[in-house]
Formats: sequence, C-alpha cells, structure tokens
Amino acid sequence: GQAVALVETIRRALISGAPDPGEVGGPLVLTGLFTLLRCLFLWGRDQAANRTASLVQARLRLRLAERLLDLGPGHTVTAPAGTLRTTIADGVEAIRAYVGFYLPQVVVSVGGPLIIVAVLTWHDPVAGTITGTCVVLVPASKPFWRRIMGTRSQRHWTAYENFAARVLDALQGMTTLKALGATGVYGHRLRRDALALYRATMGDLAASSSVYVVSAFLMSAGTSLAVVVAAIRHSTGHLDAAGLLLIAWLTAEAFRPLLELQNYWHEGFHGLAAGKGVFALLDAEAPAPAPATPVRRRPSNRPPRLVLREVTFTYPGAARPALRGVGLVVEPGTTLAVTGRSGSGKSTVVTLLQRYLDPQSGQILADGVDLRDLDRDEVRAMTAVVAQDTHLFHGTIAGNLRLARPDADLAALRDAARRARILDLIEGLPDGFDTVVGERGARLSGGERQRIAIARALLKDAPVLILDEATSAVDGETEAALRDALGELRAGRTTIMIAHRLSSLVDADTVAVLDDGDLVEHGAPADLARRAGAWSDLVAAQAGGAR
Ligand SMILES: Nc1ncnc2c1ncn2[C@@H]1O[C@H](COP(=O)(O)OP(=O)(O)OP(=O)(O)O)[C@@H](O)[C@H]1O
Repeated sequence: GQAVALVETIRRALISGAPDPGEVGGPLVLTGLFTLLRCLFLWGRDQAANRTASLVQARLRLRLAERLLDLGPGHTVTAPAGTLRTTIADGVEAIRAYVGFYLPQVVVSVGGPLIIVAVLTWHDPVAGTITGTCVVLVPASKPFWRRIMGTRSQRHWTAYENFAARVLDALQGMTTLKALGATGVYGHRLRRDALALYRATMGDLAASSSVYVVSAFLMSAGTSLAVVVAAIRHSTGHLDAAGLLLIAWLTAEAFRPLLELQNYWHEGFHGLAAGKGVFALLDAEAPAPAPATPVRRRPSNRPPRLVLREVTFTYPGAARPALRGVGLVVEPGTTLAVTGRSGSGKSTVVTLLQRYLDPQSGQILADGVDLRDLDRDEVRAMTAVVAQDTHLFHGTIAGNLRLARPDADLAALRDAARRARILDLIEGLPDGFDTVVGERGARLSGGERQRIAIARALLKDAPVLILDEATSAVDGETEAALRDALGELRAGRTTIMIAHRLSSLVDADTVAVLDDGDLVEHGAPADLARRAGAWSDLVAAQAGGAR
C-alpha cells in the first residue's frame, strides 16, 4: 500500500508534469497513513513476539522445574547437573529466539512475498514471474542447507553443553582440585572442551554464513533481473515510468521478509538444537513413576513397619547389582543399623527407601503397602534425612530450617535448634536465625551443618528417620552431645541408620551387614557379637585399624 500510494504521488507530481496540490494531496496523505500503519504493525509484531516468547519461556521454565523436581535425584544418576542447568537456563533462552522471532518470521516470509508477487504480477506479469521464481528459489534451496545447519547446530549445542557441565563441575569441586593440585590437569580438559566449542561454533557460523551468501545472491539477482527486464519493457513502451518505479520498490520489498528470516535462521536452528534437550527432559521417563491410583497409609504420622522383600537393584548402566535379593524387617519405632564395607550397597538402601529409584525386583513395604503404590508426596513426607553431607541453601538459617516446616514460628525454630544442640551457636551469630549461611552453607563447619540438619529433621517430625553417617563430621565431645539429640530424634520413629563406625551403631535394635550387595548378617547387635561372622570381622578390622 505504501509503495503504490507513493508511486502514485510521484506519478502525479513529477512524471505527469502537473504538480497540482489538490491532486497530489490525496495519495500523499495515503502514503503517510500507510507509513504510519507499517510502523504500527512492526511495533505490534515486536510486542507480540516478545510477549509470546516470554510466555513460552516462563511456562517452559516452570514445566521444566516441576519436571526436574518430579524426576528427583534418581534422574541425576544419568544426567549431569551441568547439562540440566544448561538445558533449563540457556536451552530455554535459545527457544525464545526460535518461538519469538524465527517462527513469526516464517509466517511473514510466506505471506508477505506471496501478496507482493500477486500485486506485481497483476501490474506486470513478466516482472511478477521473475520475482516469483526467485522468491520460490530462496526457500527451495533450504532443505539442502537445513541438513547441514541442523548437524552443525546440534554439534555446537552439544559442545556448549559439555563445556558448561565441565565448568560447573570445576566450580563445585574447586576445593578438591586445589587440594589435589589438579588444577593444571583439569584446566587442560577445560581448554580441550573450550577448543571443541570454538571449533563447533566456527563450523556452525561457516554454514550459516554460506547460507546467507547464497540466499543474498539469489535475492539480489532476482531484484536486479526484475528491474532490468522492467527497464527494457519501459524502453519498448510496455511500461510507464511510474510502473518501473513500483516494480523496483516492490521487488525489493518481496525479498525483505526472506532476508529478515535469514537473520533469524541461525538462531532458529540453535533453538531447534536446544529444544531437543528441553523436550528430552520433559519427556524423560520418571525413574520412580507415580502410581495410577495412590493408596493412603493411615494414620500416616504413626511410625510404620518397614519391610524390604527380596530387593534387587542395579544402577542404570552398571554391570552388577548394587543390592541382590535383600530382605529386611524394621519394626515400628525401632532402629535398624545398616553397615558393611564401602560400596556394599548401604546408600542404595537409603535411595530406594526414599523412592528416588525403584528396585527392579522385590518390594519395599511400609505397613504392608508397596512404596510404589503410595502417593509420592506421602513417601516424601514420611521420611526425614540427616546425611553425611548436609546441603544448606544460600539464605538465612531460619529459611533453611523452614524448608522442613514452612509455618514454623521462631519459638519452634528455637526449640528444634536447642534439641539439636545448635541454639547457642546460632544465637551467638551476629544476626541469629537471620544469619545468611552462604552457598551450600559454606560459612558453617561440617558439624554445624549437620546439627542444622538434625534441627530440620526435628521440625519435619516425619515417622521415618534416615541417618546417613549422621555423626561423622563432628568431634568426640560434640558426638556425645549429638548422640543425645539423635536419641531424642529417634524416639517414636522407625529409623534406618547407616554407619561405617561401629561405635555409632550401639544404639541400634537390629543390625544388617551388607557385603557386595548381599545381606550377609542380620540380628540384634549382642547376638551378632557372639557369632564369628561378618559383624565380628568388621569389629576386628576396625579395632585393628584403630590400633
Ligand atoms: N549412580 C551410580 N551408578 C552406577 N553405580 C553406582 C551408582 N551409585 C553407586 N553405584 C555402585 O553401587 C554399589 C553400591 O553403592 P553404595 O553407594 O550403595 O555403597 P555404600 O555401601 O553406600 O558405599 P560407601 O560406604 O562407600 O558410601 C557400588 O558398587 C557403587 O559403585
């Protein structure tokens, strides 16, 4: 519209040689209106694109976060945290360009040129045919490029994910790397990954600039050809000067959306490559899927009787089972201690009890109900864990404690902290419960973090308690105090306690000794001590080690 009105203005003003303001005024106003309308449409397009892209991004992030939380730690057994981070942060960002700019531009690039070519053909069939042919040729060459671009973009994305995962790993393991003096070796790996990323990026860019050059050539050639032919037709009297002007303008306009699409092509392919990771995560099969019709265990706050019945579990990709036909019973309110050599399967018992993963065969029952049939929220609510490596989130101590019970008031927090023998320490800090603990609780010692975990478990007040090397990070004096706190925590709960140090198992009602995934001994500590079995061997080995 803009082109037609402007050419009409020029035709009336200059070409016809009669610049009558009355005659020129109409098309001139129309030109102004069309120009304004075009600006408004462009603004509207950008607004709509940005809004759509932001909405898609926000919803995708939300769904991915929900999915990740739903998949739980069982999923990270096979997917490195760095890759997941890249998928959620950068992958969704790349999809923004695909959804917000590339896809709308595809619509514009199909609709716009079609309309313009139709107007051109109606005006001058020869110019219309030439422009139409070139307009079709540009996208027709795309399938060939698509294959090359698709592979290159995927390679680039994979290299980017690897590099990002490596950097995150280095940041998380910085202390270990420094302590091992391995920063050089690791730096070398980082350099190798960075170089691979550089090569993949260059390959990707080379492919995309080749596409750009070929398409730009087709577009320029098409425009020039149409104008040259129109000029010839003008010289032979088939076309007037205004018609020539209109063809020159409209031909350029017909290619403009294609040129703009070209600019988004590269980003579009990044979005596609990133999309694979995003959709793979959304479609990932839950390692412990929710039951179709969940069963409720009532009353759910009563300590349950836990039974492991012939449980066999093999980690994905592992050559041999981590647990083989393990059968155990933990009576309500009693404590079972699980011990055994390193790698014997103790932590795997804990992982299965929390239902992060499901055993391939056998069952884990709580009051006779298979964990697989329980509502997953109930399984999570049923257990509190105090682990060897307590994770504290960046934030205040109160915030970390309230993760266990969001509605806990200060009095409840103080009570839990007192029972976990950590109240004095917290109140001695400059901001008390509002002290920020730093990322991963870096400002607190291992023992202090563990006591905060005990306070957290006390607040959660779950009927099943899992203690995974709970007193490993504290000195002898604190351990004695902690043992009291843990005794209090264990009261009235079904407890599974994992420990290497046999001294921390004396409070257990029963002991299970694992060896290489097999349950080799099971019974009361006093009975086991009388037998010359695996337990006695462990005691003897530890006594020897101590000596
Ligand atoms: N994510 C995993 N993928 C594959 N194999 C695993 C994985 N986690 C553990 N394993 C293997 O399963 C077996 C049991 O491991 P588990 O962590 O349960 O032992 P553990 O008795 O808790 O050891 P530790 O006392 O050293 O913590 C080991 O052989 C271990 O190598």
